[in-house]
Amino acid sequence: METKYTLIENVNLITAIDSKDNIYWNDDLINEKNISVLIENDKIAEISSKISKSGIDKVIDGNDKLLMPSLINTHTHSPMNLFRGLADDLELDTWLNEYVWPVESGLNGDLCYLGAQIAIMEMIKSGTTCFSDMYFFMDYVAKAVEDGGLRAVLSNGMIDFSDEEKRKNEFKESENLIKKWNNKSDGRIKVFFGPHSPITASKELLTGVREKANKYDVGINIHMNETQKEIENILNQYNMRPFEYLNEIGFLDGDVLAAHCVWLSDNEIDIIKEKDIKVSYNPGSNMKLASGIAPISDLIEKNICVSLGSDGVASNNNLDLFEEMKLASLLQKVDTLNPKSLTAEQTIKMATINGARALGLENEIGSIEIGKKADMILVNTNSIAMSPSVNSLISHLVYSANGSTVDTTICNGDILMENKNLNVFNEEESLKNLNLATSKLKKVLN
Ligand SMILES: C[C@H]1O[C@@H](n2cnc3c(O)ncnc32)[C@H](O)[C@@H]1O
Ligand SMILES: [Zn+2]
Repeated sequence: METKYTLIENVNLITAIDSKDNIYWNDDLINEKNISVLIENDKIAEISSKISKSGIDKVIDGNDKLLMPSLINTHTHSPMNLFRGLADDLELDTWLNEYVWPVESGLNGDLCYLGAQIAIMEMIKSGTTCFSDMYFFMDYVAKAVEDGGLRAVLSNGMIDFSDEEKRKNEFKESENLIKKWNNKSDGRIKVFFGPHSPITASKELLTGVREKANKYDVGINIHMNETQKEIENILNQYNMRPFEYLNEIGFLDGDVLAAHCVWLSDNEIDIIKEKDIKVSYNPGSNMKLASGIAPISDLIEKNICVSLGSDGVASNNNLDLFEEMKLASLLQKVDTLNPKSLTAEQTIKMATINGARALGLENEIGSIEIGKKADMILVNTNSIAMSPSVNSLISHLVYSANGSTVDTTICNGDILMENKNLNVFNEEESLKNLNLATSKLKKVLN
């Protein structure tokens, strides 16, 4: 294979520098002007104030641009892009039982490909190049990721409601997904197990997942402590809170990515800390479903690895992690009545380097450092949202920008969007298909 060189010149660089000491909030966030970054195939080869242009295949002018690591969404359900605006202003239980699950019963692989395809375009346009996904027909989602050029950690959503036949099927699906897709598509795709939650997955399923996650050396993606109702349910069944129950059955380890973690007791926070559980904070979805506010400031104080997720667009209602960063920070400030809670710097680390750590990808992505994969975005600083640029650009990124401020998106060294033009998929055609698909699927609700 011929070597491909891409050079980004004269750019303002903002990136966390991975401190590699497992002190998750200790990384420096550097901000340097007039930097050039050389990409060799899929990796960052050089970062310097001047790099020669000779032999370069593609030069990107970084003037009026800011270069940063692309964002990492650690919790979503990409095919749910079929369901944006399908059921709003409801709490989780009603939303799932009366709307989402009935509509999901009509899904098939092609529809999940389409939903994931649209999610991928939405993510590329808003500066996200890696996402952790839990859904069904994941073989088709994997194909959409392969075709769309993004990086993803995919998990088959495992639900057995204590039914042995269903449990067997879920393990078959998940193991097939691992065998077919883990570490595939130039290493862009990884697979995790995805037990849906301690309510919908039996003890047998959960212990089986722990055993097989160790066997295959893959992580585990699970919804945890999202609503008070869910906690009451587990307390009634096991006389323990959800993290205490999972600890008791030997499920917890540093490879567990726990989405939501809204309602946590002090003892559960101690368990999360002791087991090095990775948390995905989903402020938009937690607000919209009126689930509550996750105690992120307490988790940060205890040096727990907190990353950022959107959840699916049926509960958010978009995949714009710039918007999510703002919600993440503001919600913590209002919860603690402390304006210093979740600062702009901490929020950027949450959406970049901590996202990488949460997915076990900290040696590959999450920061712009030599040897890491070239996953990065250019943000337009000559824009109203990023002005005045003589003030803090870090502040602008979190409190002012949104996904539309992203100009160029690069994943694994490939330019997936340049000057706002998508280089993958056919947006117009997909949106036409989306309307047809959704109108059929939602008929079940009438
Ligand atoms: C994979 C399944 O998970 C469902 N889902 C989507 N969002 C949430 C959430 O916030 N909590 C619990 N379950 C969720 C999705 O519809 C699939 O059925
Ligand atoms: Zn979810």
